[in-house]
Amino acid sequence: MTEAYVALEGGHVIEGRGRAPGTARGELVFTTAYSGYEESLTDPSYEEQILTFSYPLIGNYGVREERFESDRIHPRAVLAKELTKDVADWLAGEGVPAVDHLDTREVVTDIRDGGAMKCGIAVGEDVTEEDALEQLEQCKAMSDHTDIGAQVSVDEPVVHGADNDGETVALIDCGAKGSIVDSLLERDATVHVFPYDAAAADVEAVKPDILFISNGPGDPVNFGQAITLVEAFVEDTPVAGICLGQQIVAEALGGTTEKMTFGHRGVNQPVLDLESGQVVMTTQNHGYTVADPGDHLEVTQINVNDDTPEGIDGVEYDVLTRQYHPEANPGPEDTLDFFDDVLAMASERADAQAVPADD
Ligand SMILES: NC(=O)CC[C@H](N)C(=O)O
Repeated sequence: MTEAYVALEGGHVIEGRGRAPGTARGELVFTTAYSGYEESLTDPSYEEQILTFSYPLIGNYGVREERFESDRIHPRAVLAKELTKDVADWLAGEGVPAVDHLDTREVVTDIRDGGAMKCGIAVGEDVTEEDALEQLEQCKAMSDHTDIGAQVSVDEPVVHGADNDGETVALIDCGAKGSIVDSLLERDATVHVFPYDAAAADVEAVKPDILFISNGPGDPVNFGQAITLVEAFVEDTPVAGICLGQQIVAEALGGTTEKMTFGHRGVNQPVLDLESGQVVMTTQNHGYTVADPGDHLEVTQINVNDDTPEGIDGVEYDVLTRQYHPEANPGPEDTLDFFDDVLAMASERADAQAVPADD
């Protein structure tokens, strides 16, 4: 059997069965999602993390590319109670180490008690516990990945749906899931995808009806240019954001963000809308949260489990953001209407600003 060692912050080493060889290090997190492993593994927000699935069997319906959220696997390594051959082969093919036959309840309990933590992994014929500990030693804190956007963003602007008749969206790609682009295209928008560090003049040149900040990995304060773009555009252009996007908008408009103990990752996170009193089930994947929205933003939705902000509106600006993933993939589609609301906000503003024709 292939050796497999998982070294947790503090030096505790867990042994498992090696399913895909290699060494890796990253921030150890868990998701409680019971399906959607292809979408989760290709979600760029998992960059620099090691993903533990708490659901015991991962891979039981195969691996299909049409369910991918990006063109590669983003977690640095994967832990599960049992991985099917399909998933293990996929991980091995992309060079992502994988370990199963370990007690994932123990791993999840450790993360719940100690918080998301540094982790080192070694899998292979001849690896030792020391190899995993050496990886752990070299592991950086998530907030020290100061240019993580460069690892997940497009290098050059890309346009989707150029012939569509709807709103023009400038999507700042901080590690965007493909489903966010698809959700906008399905609603007839033209989507200009910009690099995470795009210059304001380049974004301005496409005359966007809305500035949309995507999801993405790591600490929102490390996305300085996206924060600057929100500051530059918010007076004249509606702004939307998903997950990291909500955090970036808060940082830009006088709010603050903070790291959570172990975050929210799963597909059944309950969210309460404070105005309607309705609770919806949502897909989530985040380790940071808005701590204080500041004076320009108002919290409109909260997490039922811990009261953290899930939805935010602008007080005097046209701003609409969500901490969860309205695009689902994986998970419930209860919140897809976010995209309708965002595009309606953009079109109402565009109508209001249109110069009346002379009669
Ligand atoms: N899915 C996301 O956009 C994650 C946002 C951010 N990286 C966090 O962990 O909170």
